[in-house]
Amino acid sequence: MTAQPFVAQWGILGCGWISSEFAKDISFPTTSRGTTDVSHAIAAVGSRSLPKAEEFIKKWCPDGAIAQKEGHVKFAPKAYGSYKEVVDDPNVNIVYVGTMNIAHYEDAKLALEGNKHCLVEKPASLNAAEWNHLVSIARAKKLFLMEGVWTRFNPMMLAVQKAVHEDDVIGEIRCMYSDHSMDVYKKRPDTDRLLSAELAGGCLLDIGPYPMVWTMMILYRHPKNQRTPAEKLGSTMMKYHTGVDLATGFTMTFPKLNAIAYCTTNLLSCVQQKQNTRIVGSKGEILVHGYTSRPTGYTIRRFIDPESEGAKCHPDEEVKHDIQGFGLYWEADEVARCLRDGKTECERMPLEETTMTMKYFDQIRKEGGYEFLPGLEKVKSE
Ligand SMILES: NC(=O)C1=CN([C@@H]2O[C@H](COP(=O)(O)OP(=O)(O)OC[C@H]3O[C@@H](n4cnc5c(N)ncnc54)[C@H](OP(=O)(O)O)[C@@H]3O)[C@@H](O)[C@H]2O)C=CC1
Ligand SMILES: O=C1OC[C@@H](O)[C@H](O)[C@H]1O
Repeated sequence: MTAQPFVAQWGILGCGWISSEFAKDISFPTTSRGTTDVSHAIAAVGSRSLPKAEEFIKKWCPDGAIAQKEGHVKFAPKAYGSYKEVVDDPNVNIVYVGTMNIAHYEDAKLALEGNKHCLVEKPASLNAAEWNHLVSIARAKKLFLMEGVWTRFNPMMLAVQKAVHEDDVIGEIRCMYSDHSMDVYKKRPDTDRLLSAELAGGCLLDIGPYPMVWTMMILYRHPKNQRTPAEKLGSTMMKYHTGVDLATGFTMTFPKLNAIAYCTTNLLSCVQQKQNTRIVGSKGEILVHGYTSRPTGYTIRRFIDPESEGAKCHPDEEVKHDIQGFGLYWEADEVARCLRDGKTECERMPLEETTMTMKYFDQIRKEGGYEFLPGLEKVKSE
């Protein structure tokens, strides 16, 4: 007889786009990605409007997620017209916060104060102080908390990390370039969540987490760096007339590696499908393809004579990986394993790394003169 998987019983807050991707992703058969130990159910879905939550379930998960379809649990998803009712639903043991960036702190706090574990979409909060407060609640209550930087769980990210850290594919790391940009400028209204100051828009907090995650995974987590924070963080920011950042660049240095990361994000240029992240070493380089957030392959380029300047290269080696659906299930599976094992944080996305990156974002905003509108930050950073 096969062992029953552990089932994460999700309560989803917010019925927007990413929540729909999450609901669809956790409805795929787990075995299609080789997962047999954990599974997922949707216990409740909440919106600020009940008809919206009802419509969401009808459209994306009428029979629940995969654990419900496979009969591992018996309850059906319930729709609620408030987030609080989702948190209070006894079938919910983990809350997914899929709401706007400005609402992450309050919605994650609602979940934790209601004694529910919590996965909160990136960016974890508006600033480091809000995040630190969430961490203190989670620690006091011994609840699981994680920022949903899903790229950390993508198999292509893990393959590139292994190639650089363990397999010595490109030799000593020298530098990396990573970009995540979108062509939103003059194509969306100023009220759009990316352009609106009322919604704390801008590229840094919304898509900046992706160049940042590549830097954290490849340089910060490099074994020779010994988890030493970046020595220097430099930045440049260009603002939009609404007050949000339209383009931001930042650099981070890692002296133990003698390596530097050049990160860029803007709302001026379209999503780059090829070579959005380039990692250069002494023996070759790796070019990552697909969205920076959702890598679907990479090219390995090895130098024929690494000792000579402007080295010629062997023919490119390509690695490709088709993704079923959007790909949020790898992160969801890891969260389920943490819950099953009684862990309150995930080693691959620890609370401390979110604290560190939120502090970097605070510093970059300060240097760029981007202040959120009064009242948006519920806890203020020093
Ligand atoms: N991991 C990833 O790849 C991605 C992550 N994201 C993250 O997910 C979050 C949501 O993004 P996305 O789904 O694109 O956004 P949407 O606009 O599609 O949905 C956001 C939802 O937030 C809820 N909400 C809560 N408070 C407010 C408010 N004051 N004003 C408006 N809506 C509010 C609404 O839910 P309701 O009306 O039902 O209450 C709304 O549907 C963001 O934090 C973003 O950073 C986004 C895209 C990709
Ligand atoms: O995380 C994200 O990635 C995809 C973008 O469309 C979105 O704005 C952002 O939040």
